[in-house]
Amino acid sequence: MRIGIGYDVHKLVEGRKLVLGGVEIEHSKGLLGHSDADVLIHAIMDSILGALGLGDIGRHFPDTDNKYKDISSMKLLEEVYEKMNEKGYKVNNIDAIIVAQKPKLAPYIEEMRQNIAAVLNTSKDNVNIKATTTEKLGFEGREEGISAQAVCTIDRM
Ligand SMILES: Nc1ccn([C@@H]2O[C@H](COP(=O)(O)O)[C@@H](O)[C@H]2O)c(=O)n1
Ligand SMILES: C[C@@]1(CO)OP(=O)(O)OP(=O)(O)OC[C@H]1O
Repeated sequence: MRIGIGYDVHKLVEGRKLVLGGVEIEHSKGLLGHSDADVLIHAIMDSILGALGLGDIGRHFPDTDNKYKDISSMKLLEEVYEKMNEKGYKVNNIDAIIVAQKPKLAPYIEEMRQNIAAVLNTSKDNVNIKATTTEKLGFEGREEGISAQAVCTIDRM
């Protein structure tokens, strides 16, 4: 078994869609990025790449490359899945947390788990996603941004 960790932060701005775990979420602001800025998927991709010993998303999908402009991070997750497949590994389990003061994410969590499990060809039971506020402390608490952290374990197929 191998283990990996991922962490990412994106800024909240007006005029952008808020996409988390491949789910478009109703909110007054969205996350800024070169891609769709799906901070949860970015943390999960980094955890898988870390477990594989393959660096990070910036190395594989540089934000200087126009082909990634506004791309759905779910497409990038598909590419990470292919890399894992090629190396002969499968996801054992993922645990992730989204740190956001607003909006309330609980109603969207099951759809996020479903989306991620489908791309990684695993059971939804292997993908746990949590959300927390910071009780209005820090950049997440001031609603300046959203962060996400993920840990995954992978096993040989
Ligand atoms: N953006 C969020 C943040 C939290 N939740 C849910 O609320 C619970 C309590 O959060 P605290 O930060 O007050 O501990 C948390 O366990 C989540 O279930 C949420 O849905 N969306
Ligand atoms: C996802 C990528 C794709 O170009 O762009 P961003 O959406 O800016 O996200 P970031 O977390 O800064 O990671 C870098 C890139 O891999």
